[in-house]
Amino acid sequence: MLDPKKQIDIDEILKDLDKYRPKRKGWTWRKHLPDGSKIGEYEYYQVSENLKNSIPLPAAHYFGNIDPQPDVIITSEIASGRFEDDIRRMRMAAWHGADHIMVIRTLGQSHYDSLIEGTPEGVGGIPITRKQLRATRKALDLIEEEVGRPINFHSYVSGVAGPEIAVLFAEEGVNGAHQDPQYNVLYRGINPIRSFVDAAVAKKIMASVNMLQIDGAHNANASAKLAWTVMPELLVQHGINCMYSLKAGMRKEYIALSTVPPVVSPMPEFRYNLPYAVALRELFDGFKFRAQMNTRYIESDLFDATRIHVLNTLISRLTSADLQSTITPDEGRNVPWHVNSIRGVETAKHTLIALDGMKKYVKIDEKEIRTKVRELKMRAILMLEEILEMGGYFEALEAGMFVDNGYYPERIGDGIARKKDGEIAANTVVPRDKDYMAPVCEHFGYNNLPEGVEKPCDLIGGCTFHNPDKIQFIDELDETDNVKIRLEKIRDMKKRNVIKPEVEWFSDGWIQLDMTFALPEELAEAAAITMCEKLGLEEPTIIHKSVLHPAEGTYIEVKAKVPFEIEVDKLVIPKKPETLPEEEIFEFVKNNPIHVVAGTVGNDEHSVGLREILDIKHGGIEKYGIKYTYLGTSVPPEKLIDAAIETGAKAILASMIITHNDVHIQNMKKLHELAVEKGIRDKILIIAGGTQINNDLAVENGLDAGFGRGTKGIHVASFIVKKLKQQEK
Ligand SMILES: Cc1ncc(COP(=O)(O)O)c(/C=N\CC[C@H](N)C(=O)O)c1O
Repeated sequence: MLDPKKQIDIDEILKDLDKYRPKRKGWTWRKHLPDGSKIGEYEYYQVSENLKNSIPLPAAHYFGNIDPQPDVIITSEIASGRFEDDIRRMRMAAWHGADHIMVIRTLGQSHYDSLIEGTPEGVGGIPITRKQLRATRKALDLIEEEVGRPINFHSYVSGVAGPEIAVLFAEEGVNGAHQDPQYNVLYRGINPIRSFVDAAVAKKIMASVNMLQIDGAHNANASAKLAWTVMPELLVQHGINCMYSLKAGMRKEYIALSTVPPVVSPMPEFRYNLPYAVALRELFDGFKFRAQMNTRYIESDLFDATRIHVLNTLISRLTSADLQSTITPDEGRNVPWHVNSIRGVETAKHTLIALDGMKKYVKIDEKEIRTKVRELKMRAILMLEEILEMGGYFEALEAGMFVDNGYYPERIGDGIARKKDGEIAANTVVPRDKDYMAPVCEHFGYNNLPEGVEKPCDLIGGCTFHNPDKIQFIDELDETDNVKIRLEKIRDMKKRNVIKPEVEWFSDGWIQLDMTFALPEELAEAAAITMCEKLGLEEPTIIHKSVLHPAEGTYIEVKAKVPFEIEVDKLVIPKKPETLPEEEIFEFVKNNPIHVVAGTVGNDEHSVGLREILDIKHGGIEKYGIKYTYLGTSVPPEKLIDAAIETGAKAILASMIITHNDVHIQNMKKLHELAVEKGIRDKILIIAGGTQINNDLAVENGLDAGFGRGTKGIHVASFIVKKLKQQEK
């Protein structure tokens, strides 16, 4: 059982992995709540069960801290290259509402014609190995218990070792996987016949454990120049993989079409994306829809990426989605960082919940959209017909029919052509002999089994699907590149109790700085690098720039490494001002009316801060029923005291922003002395506030309290009520 106050112990996870067995196999959907279910004070129509432990949206604290979970599965895609850090991020993502964790594979794993073993560090993704899968699934078992909801673990069945990976995933309880032979062919240049034969073998194995399959159509989106032109082809690609999957033994409920809204602003995106989304769902009724956020047009601007992702999720709510996959907003700049994986999940959760039940009010105008929907379907059907006329899929492939940037039937002729008998692993498919017999279960195709066997593997006392003890577990193959070596460095830092900031790996040292210079962009970039060097930071790298105006200013984001460690034991935690529960303040003020006088004292015209403390709009003391007389700015101390006497005030709130020549200290002393002179000092609280004020400074100059930067009305109200309660005793 995980303790929410403790980090996952990777050593614990790594123990006895050779004995680990997955708790379950196959995909798990969320448990939907009935229409009109109440969560907190509010009714919902498209939600699932709440979590046991979670981190709600930023504004949740205004609404009873509820954290409603959408009906749609939310995916977080992780790709750091170190599974031990991926596990930590999975826990973060699960607390924010992700229940589908996809791990990107290390560069080039599709071209390994075998399995990888042990725990080498990956590049851009993780080497998928049995040990890594077991450690991750074992950690996810604990994380799902901590959040109180099953978590689906997902990776990719592709490449020349596709069937072997499918067996590995079925043995290790992986719950979902991408599987689409067109991906191998178009994007990994693998022989078409090998790819489709392997896909049939893999799909049958995946189907045997109800693994959810995601297809690869989104890749055409991501690879095309103008992604909207491949919309007819996307429908064709979905059709090819769906039919092939059904033929290989998969069920519709486990076949998810991976669909991305093809275009983004400044195109009038909805007039393209929405008809496409409608056409897709009409054509493939009964299948599942894995809505994926757009990656094709993500640049380095996190805010623009987030806006795109919100609009993408709006498409999901306007049509339908069974899974909402998230893309991290930093996908356009680097391998995703922790914080951006979480931001991606929050964008999906926020938007899906915000649009809960929206179809009760907003409907798509069937008349308007019908023409466009029909046109898209017609173009796809025509493309399929032409493929048949060309002699079939492999012939059309050789002719470069796919990912051509022409809006079918227009053709540009820049499609990805692949030779039926060429590419990687050509001529590696051997027809099975008549006496071919494999004593293993879930084996696709011809198998010359003897009469009367109940299960093929009865012939060998069980295959690994039915007798997991037959699985060969290899711990490590490389004594220099494995998780143990990586953990040594971390163990040393933990022993010394030192830490560095991080973005994707434990204490990797990276930070991000944001700044604006009144300079054109080239100079601003140079200034940003120089600034990092002056700060003693290492490897400063510009990761984003926004031209605010060609001459007036440029906004820059830089990443850089800190050269030092932070000693955790020496950290000083600033005392947080204690606040009373709001109800207690309301109750006390209702029974003991409180009046205060307030003003910015001396020759000081600042008023904003004090207004924030006073006004109900900003959660000021007025919110709790405290009445106030506001004397404005540049108020002489005498006037504050006189007003307090006239109004029978219980407190004076004196704002002091200007501090040169210690004028704020003189004003504090003056207020205290005047109150003593007028004989009211023991009957009134005198409170100072301001960006340079702190409690010690105020008290040592005769006041009752001082509040600094970040103070809210509740802090001041709590102090006044606490003090008045003490006086009552
Ligand atoms: C159908 C298919 N098979 C395999 C792979 C992975 O294959 P390598 O291991 O060769 O990279 C992919 C890749 N894209 C998935 C991530 C994307 N960001 C997504 O959300 O879908 C794929 O689409």
